[in-house]
Amino acid sequence: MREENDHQPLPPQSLPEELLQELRLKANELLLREEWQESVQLYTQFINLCQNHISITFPNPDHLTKLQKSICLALSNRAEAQLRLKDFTQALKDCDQALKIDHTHFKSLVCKGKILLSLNRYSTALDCFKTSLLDPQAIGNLETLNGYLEKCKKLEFQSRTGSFDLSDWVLSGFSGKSPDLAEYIGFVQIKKSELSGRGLFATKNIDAGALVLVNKAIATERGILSNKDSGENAQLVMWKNFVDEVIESTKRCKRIQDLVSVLSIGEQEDKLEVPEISLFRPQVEESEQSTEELDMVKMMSILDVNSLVENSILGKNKDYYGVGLWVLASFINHSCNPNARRLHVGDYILVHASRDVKAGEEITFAYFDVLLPLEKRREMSKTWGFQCQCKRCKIEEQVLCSKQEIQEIEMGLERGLDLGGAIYRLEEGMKRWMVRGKERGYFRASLWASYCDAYSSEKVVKKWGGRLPAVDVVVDSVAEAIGSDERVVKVLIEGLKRNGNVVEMERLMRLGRGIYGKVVKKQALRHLLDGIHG
Ligand SMILES: C[S@@+](CC[C@H](N)C(=O)[O-])C[C@H]1O[C@@H](n2cnc3c(N)ncnc32)[C@H](O)[C@@H]1O
Repeated sequence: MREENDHQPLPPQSLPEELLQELRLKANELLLREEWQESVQLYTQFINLCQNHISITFPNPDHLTKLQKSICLALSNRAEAQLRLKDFTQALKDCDQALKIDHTHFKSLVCKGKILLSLNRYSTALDCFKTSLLDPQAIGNLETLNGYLEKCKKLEFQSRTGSFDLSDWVLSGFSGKSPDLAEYIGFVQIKKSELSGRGLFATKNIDAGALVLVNKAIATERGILSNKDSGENAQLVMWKNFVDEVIESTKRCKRIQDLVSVLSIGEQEDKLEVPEISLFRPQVEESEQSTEELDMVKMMSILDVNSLVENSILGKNKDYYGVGLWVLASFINHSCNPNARRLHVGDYILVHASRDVKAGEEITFAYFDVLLPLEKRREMSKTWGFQCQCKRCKIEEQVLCSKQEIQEIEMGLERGLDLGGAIYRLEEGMKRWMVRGKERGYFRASLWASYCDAYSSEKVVKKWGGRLPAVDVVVDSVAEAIGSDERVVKVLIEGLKRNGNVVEMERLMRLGRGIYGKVVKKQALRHLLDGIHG
């Protein structure tokens, strides 16, 4: 952090030119050596010395202009170092101060553009780079500046229209660094939820696969977990680093602090304020109001309740572990019959509808695996610190309480009794208990492991095949109830192939869009689907 008073007081009359020169050279050297913190300190001393001198000695106009030029350059350099330290608030202040002295200052314009880009304020960043192009210094930096201009234009377009395309990256085998993405907020708003506290709701119908939002992480921590024991240890270390990074980010950037402050601590959620969705729009500037600093206890609760483990990451191997905090996505509640899924690409979370969503419906995704029986899901939500209030849990609870037979079937399956027979009993039971439509999908999803084993077993299919529903009927009902899932698609493809049936491409693409979203176009989607069944 910058020390405001770490310069030596000076005799008012003279400006120690030598000391200034020395400070400037040393600060520039530190900047080149990428020793950001140290260079910030020396630029601070330099700027304070110059400003002190101006305020005490009232220099003549020529001398004043010279001093201000030096201050402008030092501010710009300090901003660059602060940008590297992700101290966006201070960096932006320095650029604005430098541009007050010289509104066309090339370095300050470029630096301000880069800061605004990091803050996802694409169109204002674009204005800075455009203005910087008018400076003669732009000629030597045309390639870099044009790169920034193109990036701003692309991201501004993505952010405005929600048109994202990851196909090239998928088809290249995820080679190179992950693609640049913008933040995007689709047709959603935050409202009170029947599940708990606040939730995210669709304001228009959203088709399966369409994007709901794209949100950049406040902080992430990632690594490869090699074996189980050291894996657990490594996870703890990563969690600690992650917590430190969030704390640092909130200290460095007031907007981040403002956003993190609105998150739930998991208690008395119904009393929480419902923020306007506009608060999360990338173009929003920092508020001038001071915010209370988050105390450590509150911060830890916020992170416990809202951090997500990156579970469906395009292009990462299975030992990969990543944890992060995505503020707007944190308003999405869990449901065991979710209608959305998330993908993680670089520092971004992309949430898309995994089945058609009607205007007014709450957007939900799964915090944990929902292809599990009620009891197992209850255990999982307990470890998350809540009792799931979703429709599927309520319906299954009601039916399970009144239908002893389902419990018997479940117990039989646990003990490894005749798989085909148990599924047949459940399917017949559902007809008698008047479990219809989507609700059948709930029960099939709950006993998914058994359905999966049954449809993958030649013996079971041979013995029970004629009396069990067709695999595509089961798959469609599960996908309609809980959205698409790789495991469901795998069973469909393998089941149909075993029976000598072709998998209809249209059905496969529909299921694939539910899994990966429309950010992956046809050819790339096929490529990913090929990967599911090897
Ligand atoms: C990431 S936050 C979701 C947004 C939160 N409802 C809010 O008002 O900020 C996670 C918390 O929401 C609540 N929650 C999410 N899904 C729920 C569900 N299906 N049933 C009950 N509570 C849920 C739990 O308190 C959980 O700890």
